[in-house]
Amino acid sequence: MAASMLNVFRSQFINSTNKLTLVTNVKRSKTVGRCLFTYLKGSSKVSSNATLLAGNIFKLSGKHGGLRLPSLLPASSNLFPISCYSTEAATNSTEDDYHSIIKDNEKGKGQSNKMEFQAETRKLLDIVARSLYSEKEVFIRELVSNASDALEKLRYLQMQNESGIVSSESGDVGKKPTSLEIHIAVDDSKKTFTIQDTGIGMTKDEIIENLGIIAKSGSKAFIQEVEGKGGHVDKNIIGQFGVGFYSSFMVADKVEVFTKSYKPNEPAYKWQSDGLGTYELSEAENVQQGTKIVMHLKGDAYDFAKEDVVKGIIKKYSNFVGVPIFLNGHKVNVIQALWTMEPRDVTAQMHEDFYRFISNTFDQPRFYLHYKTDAPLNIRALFYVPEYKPTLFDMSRDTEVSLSLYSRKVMIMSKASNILPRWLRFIKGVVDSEDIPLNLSRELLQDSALIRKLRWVLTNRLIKFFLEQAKKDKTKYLQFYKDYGLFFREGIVTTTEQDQREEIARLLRFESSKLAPGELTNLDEYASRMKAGTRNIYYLSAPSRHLAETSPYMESLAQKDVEVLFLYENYDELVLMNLGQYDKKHLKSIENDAAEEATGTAAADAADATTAADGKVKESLSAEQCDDMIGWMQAVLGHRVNKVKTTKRLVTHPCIITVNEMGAARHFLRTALADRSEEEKFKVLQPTLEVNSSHQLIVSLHKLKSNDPDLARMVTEQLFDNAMIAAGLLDDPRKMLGRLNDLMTRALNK
Ligand SMILES: Nc1ncnc2c1ncn2[C@@H]1O[C@H](COP(=O)(O)OP(=O)(O)OP(=O)(O)O)[C@@H](O)[C@H]1O
Repeated sequence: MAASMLNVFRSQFINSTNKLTLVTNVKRSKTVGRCLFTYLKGSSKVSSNATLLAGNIFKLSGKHGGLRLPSLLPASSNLFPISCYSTEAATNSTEDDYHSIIKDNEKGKGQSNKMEFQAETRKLLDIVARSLYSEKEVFIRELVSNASDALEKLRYLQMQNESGIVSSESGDVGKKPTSLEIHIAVDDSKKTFTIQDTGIGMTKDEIIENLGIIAKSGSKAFIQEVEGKGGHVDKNIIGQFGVGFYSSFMVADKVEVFTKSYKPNEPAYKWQSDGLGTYELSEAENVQQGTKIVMHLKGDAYDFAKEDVVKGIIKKYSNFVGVPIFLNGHKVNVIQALWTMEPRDVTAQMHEDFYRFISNTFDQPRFYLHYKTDAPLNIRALFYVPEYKPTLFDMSRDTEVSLSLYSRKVMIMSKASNILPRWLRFIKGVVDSEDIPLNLSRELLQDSALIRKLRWVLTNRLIKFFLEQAKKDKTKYLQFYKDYGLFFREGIVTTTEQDQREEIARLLRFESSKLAPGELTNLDEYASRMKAGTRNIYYLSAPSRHLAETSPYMESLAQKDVEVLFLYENYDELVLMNLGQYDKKHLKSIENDAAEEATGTAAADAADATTAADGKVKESLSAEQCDDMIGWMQAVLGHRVNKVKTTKRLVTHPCIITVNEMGAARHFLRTALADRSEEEKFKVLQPTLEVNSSHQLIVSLHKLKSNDPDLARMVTEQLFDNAMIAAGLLDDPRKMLGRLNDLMTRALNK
């Protein structure tokens, strides 16, 4: 038995049970029996059986027909069922396969008046047709938007009428509600593109006003009029500039418009133009209420008479327009514009389906943000963070974004890369702002103040959202941070405004010397533990917790008893260096702190060293011996050191290297200096070797330099290399293996 298609105009869930009312094109008397529904779930179609209970009420078989319908279909939903096939009524009906209102019997009647476009309109027409839009295909978006506007206006008037508000001059709109539809028909043999709506239509004066004068928006005037009377139109009306209609002349050399106003007793009209300077206007017959536009395509636009091409364009730009769009009799737009709904009406399941649809993936969103605001800009946005871990490909800054920009449900741009900064490229979703004009070109999008403002608002909102998530569910946030935290670091480095950089920095997490291994903290928590009067947030870059804790730099800070954040990734050090400060506190590497404080004299260090650290008296070099030792070491190390000096801050370590801006030096060594000679590297690094004059090794070395100067030289060089390793400045430790072997041989021979 052949299945026949039923058009589902509206669906409503009854009492949260698995019963559903569907307003279809099935006549009540017809026995429908069992039906097969097809729904869009994510980007895939799902089918389920249903039985007609009474009238238009269907019962879905199985537990909610296997579709989890309560979540798919809120009471206001009218779009999710995309088709409904009757498997038993098929024999009764063939007309159900197809639904179209487009007929070919409209014609002009009576005298036709030739009229001129207004002078400015002639000039502007040329600009619109040639250069306002970067792609020709957008004429479909413009005409669908106009049709949708005409339907929205009618819907508004019908609603007013139902509640008795409508004035008598507005006509009889409430008596028999028209079904609000847009129909498109393409004819490849005649090379025509036709669009018809069941909307408000136009009177003679309105045609002359709206189609005879460019940049005159009847839609804008409609909103102003309603608002002037204290009314309020839903934000669904798209047109505001009065240029969209003329985009039809980009692709057509003849455009015919048949229109009949909703107002009673208004005649129908035919408007026709080649877009070159004049148009003809006459009365017309056989015209249904609404507007029908027939476009005779130009030779280079014949593609727009092909069903597949047009279907792709409708899905691309107008998939979320809130009325059904039929193409050659079949409904093509299927998805509800979730972002325009109230967040509380959108269920997790709906988010999941929508996320899959827009991102073309099969995972789930780990977070979603439904953002609605009217100030400082009108924004309706849905953002999703994927469940999957980003791949190397996702990390690339050239990755295409999955974020689309809409204005009143009509797509302006898919893959809109300027709406969020690059570092937020992992966010998938939709941004809709009625403040953005439909004809915004790619160039404008690059540097318009409006887009900059939108980006700023959205970025701040997303940062705030991540901070909220961190508070709400720490474990979930930490997993997200592990997977996506690299993007935050990029955000700090690539953002120019310090305020925003510091906001992003609030998202960072580190281990700390004051907390147990594995426990992470953030900069705010660190600040809350700072002693009164202190202004530095200290950090240390080290490959692991053990190396951080046993680092000579940690030891050099021990007497100060400060908390140190441990940074295990090289780039974290660069990020904090780049950030410079956080909430008026300096971000400081303890290695740099050591370099700045390394100013004591040999004599003072030597004197103190005898009673240092644990209070025990230790054998230590005298001031004189220190001077002698330093001079000698300096001679041995030659160009490798800028300076050798004593320090009193070390206890267990014999020596330490300090350089200016250690983190930057390490980075420089791995990048710009990578291919340079050793001499050049030392010239740039200018290391200072600080020696612990009470360390046993140094005390013994002092003796050794007189007894066995050769061995003492080897030990000095090894001590220097060891300190360089501890500082992360020795790029290739293999160089010292020969010396180590010699030293071991000597030790064994003793
Ligand atoms: N299908 C239609 N039904 C009724 N009126 C229409 C239709 N198409 C256009 N109009 C009228 O013509 C006017 C001009 O249309 P046009 O597309 O040029 O501009 P707009 O839609 O107002 O603004 P925009 O430039 O933002 O699209 C509309 O504002 C509307 O009043």
